[in-house]
Amino acid sequence: SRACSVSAVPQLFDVEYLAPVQIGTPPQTLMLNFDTGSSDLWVFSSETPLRQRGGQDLYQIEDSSTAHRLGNSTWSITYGDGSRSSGNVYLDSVTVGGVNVFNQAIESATKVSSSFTNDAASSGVFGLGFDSINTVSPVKQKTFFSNALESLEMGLFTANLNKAEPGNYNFGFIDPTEFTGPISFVDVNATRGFWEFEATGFSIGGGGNGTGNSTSPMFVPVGHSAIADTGTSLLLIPAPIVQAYFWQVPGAQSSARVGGWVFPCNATLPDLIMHIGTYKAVIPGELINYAPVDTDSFDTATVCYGGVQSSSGFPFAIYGDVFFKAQFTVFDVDEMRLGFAPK
Ligand SMILES: O=C(CN1CCCCC1)Nc1ccc2c(c1)OCO2
Repeated sequence: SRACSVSAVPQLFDVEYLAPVQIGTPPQTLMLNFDTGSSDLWVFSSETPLRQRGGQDLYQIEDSSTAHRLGNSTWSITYGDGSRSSGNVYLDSVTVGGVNVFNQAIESATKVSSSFTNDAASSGVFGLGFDSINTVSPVKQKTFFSNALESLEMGLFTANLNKAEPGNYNFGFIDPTEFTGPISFVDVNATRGFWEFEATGFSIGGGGNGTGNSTSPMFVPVGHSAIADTGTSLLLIPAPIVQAYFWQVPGAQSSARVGGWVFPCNATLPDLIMHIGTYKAVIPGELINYAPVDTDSFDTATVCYGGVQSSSGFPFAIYGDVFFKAQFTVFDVDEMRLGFAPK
């Protein structure tokens, strides 16, 4: 079929969004982390050491009649959070929402780091970045989207993620019921293999001037490059912006102990508006209350962790799921652009 849609299910605290993928013959359905910030499709499999498994569903290679080993090929990836995985490569049939790619490279994990072992819900990662950063050696492999492109109605996919409830990824079409306003587009620079774009600055929360007539909040021109990364939970942006934001929140502080900005859970958080070209991406304050710091005191938590944190240490900002929960996003490879719309 020329288009498809697949449900994106949020895990606890929306830390990641998993979608079902059919692999092999007969089809084995695995829940994978759809990640526009990487370009490897890798899975826990019958080759993953027993002590590195943690209850994940596995790609049982020997049970698929269409699995073929890609000889002399290996892969190895390290993510921004320091997690890692590596292994062997197979070609097999992959179907997402009814769209099939026959010889899709499936990277089988023979080694995974602890954060993957401890995440029972995710059977692997489904990369949706550019093929140039695929880690298979000696011959780089293509992503599912890249392989499916010629059979799709339109050369694009969209992300429609939600807070604490399922959303969806669509391939090959834009569903106008998933957003409210017009879509604003910005050019993509794929030089580093990411869906990279330029943001022009920010403003903070519909701060009326208290006299009843609301003045439009001041635009601060802190321009920065950014990547659209559905595999990252938070919105990681330049420290001066994060500082300016939390300075508006009584009791907020940057905690070295916790590792980021925290604030009183009962605080009223202002909206954060990221300006991208002429588009104003409003991130409602409630999305910036990410989670209680100490989860085993969840019901009486007093300290909460910011959904917006500093991107210092990275060569670009990382617009993750906190951003996508507020903006319908189009990833358009035909026109090499990203589209954003309110929802
Ligand atoms: O690592 C990732 C995303 N990654 C996607 C695939 C699964 C494992 C996590 N994001 C990330 C990017 C920058 C970071 C960070 C996390 O923690 C601190 O800085």
